[in-house]
Amino acid sequence: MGAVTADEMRALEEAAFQKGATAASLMTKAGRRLGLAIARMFPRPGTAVAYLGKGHNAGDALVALGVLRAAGWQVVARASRPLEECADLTRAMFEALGGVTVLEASPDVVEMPRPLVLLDGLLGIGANGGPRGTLAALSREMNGLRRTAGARVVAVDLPSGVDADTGVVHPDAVIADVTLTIGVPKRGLLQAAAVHAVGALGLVPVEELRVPEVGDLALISPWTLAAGREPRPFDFHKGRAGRVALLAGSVPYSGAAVLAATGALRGGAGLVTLHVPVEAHALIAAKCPPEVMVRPVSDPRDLLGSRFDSLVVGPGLGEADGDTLRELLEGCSVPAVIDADALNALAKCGGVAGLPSHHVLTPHPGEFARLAPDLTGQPREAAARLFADRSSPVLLLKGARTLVTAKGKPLWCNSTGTPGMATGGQGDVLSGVIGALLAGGMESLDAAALGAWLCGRASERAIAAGASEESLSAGDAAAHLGGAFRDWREGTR
Ligand SMILES: NC(=O)C1=CN([C@@H]2O[C@H](COP(=O)(O)OP(=O)(O)OC[C@H]3O[C@@H](n4cnc5c(N)ncnc54)[C@H](O)[C@@H]3O)[C@@H](O)[C@H]2O)[C@@H](O)CC1
Ligand SMILES: [K+]
Repeated sequence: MGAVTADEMRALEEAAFQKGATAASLMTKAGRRLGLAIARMFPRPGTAVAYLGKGHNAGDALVALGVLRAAGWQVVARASRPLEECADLTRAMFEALGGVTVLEASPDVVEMPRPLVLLDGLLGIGANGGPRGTLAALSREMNGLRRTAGARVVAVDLPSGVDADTGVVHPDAVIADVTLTIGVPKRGLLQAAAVHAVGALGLVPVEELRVPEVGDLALISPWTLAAGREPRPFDFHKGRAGRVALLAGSVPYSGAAVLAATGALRGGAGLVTLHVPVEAHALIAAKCPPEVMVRPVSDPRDLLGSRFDSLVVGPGLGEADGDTLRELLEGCSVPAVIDADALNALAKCGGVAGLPSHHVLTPHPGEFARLAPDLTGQPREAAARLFADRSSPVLLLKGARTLVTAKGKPLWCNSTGTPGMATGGQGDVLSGVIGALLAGGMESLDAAALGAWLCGRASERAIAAGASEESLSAGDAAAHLGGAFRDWREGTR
């Protein structure tokens, strides 16, 4: 399912009305699912404060508030104007809810049960520019509580003040930790300029509001990408799960190899063989989980004689010879994930454009700049598209909103993740996870997209389970990949 503009969203809504839906039925469904999604996000009930504008965006927030209250949350509201002046349906939702206090002043948060969640229902797709008047004051209040009182902000449909079409972030926009967008992602939410205000993205599915085509821009979510949702057949065996071979590690970077191998294990590989330089063998073998087979290798091309279903090359490899790696990758008939030092080595000798199309490149922005120096200065999305147009392999460009694309394919934007992932080793785990998905037979673009989603989700789960953005390590994230797989299958994130 692709992303839409505000006008296209209104047209979808209109089409749903033609088929018999009502504004009330859509709001009830959207608001209920929004409330359930928020309840799932936090390990225990706390306090939810709904910030209400006068349109239907506030109506969604009110329905969600009812769900949270039923789940044991304390709920209150803040309103930009008397409720009698709101849209009829929004006022009706408020009355149906009953018994919700509308605070006259900024909430006194000291005695409120935590977590403290602020629901941004100020403006949705009916916004005309950034918040003005009382809405601007309420937006500043939310941002202040987020900055200084540990409040988490969940934006309903879009953060108020982020342009639904362009992603321009107006002064006084709400800065959200999570945006739960209704029915179909709005194009502006997927723009790099909006990432800091949008935060993690979730899609609230509404069956009546769907677009049939993926289009040129799409969100990676269980509702938009079919791959990986089927359960394994009961008679599955490790041969079908697949063999992952990794070429990784060096004496100074032994941990990267271990994390990549762990990612492959936790990503579902049947067998994981880690090939390491001879001089690093004893060191890495001592650190690896017992399930991983660690083998010394003196020439990367020796791998071409072994049997594997996917290859991961690069994590912690250190200085590598690009020509040798190219021979390995050009001769490799199964898909390979090319990461880190392997990308740097290839960048120095002829680049990666001509490598087979089943391979996946996973650069971070620095590695990407070395692969495509001429695209420096281009907006991220444009650079990713231009690079994919002139290269064969799938591209996964890491960042707060990881992008996945390939020649002639949509630009897929990841919806999961947390600023806690800004720590060494996360990319190593990701390369192993993608390797495992490839070994299980998944298409390369799907494997890259799902891998990014799973690793972001695993980190979110690690934080929900007790880590913080500061304390999260790549190893913590890897330990939560199981829950991430479940969320993908069940569509619960
Ligand atoms: N489109 C759909 O199919 C559905 C939409 N729903 C919700 O409805 C929302 C859209 O509702 P509305 O069209 O009522 O619009 P909004 O809720 O975005 O509110 C628009 C109102 O805010 C005021 N306003 C606009 N810009 C302003 C600004 N910059 N500063 C201060 N006030 C401003 C206007 O007077 C207008 O009445 C969506 O975002 C979504 O949350 C859902 O209920 C489910 C279905
Ligand atoms: K909003």
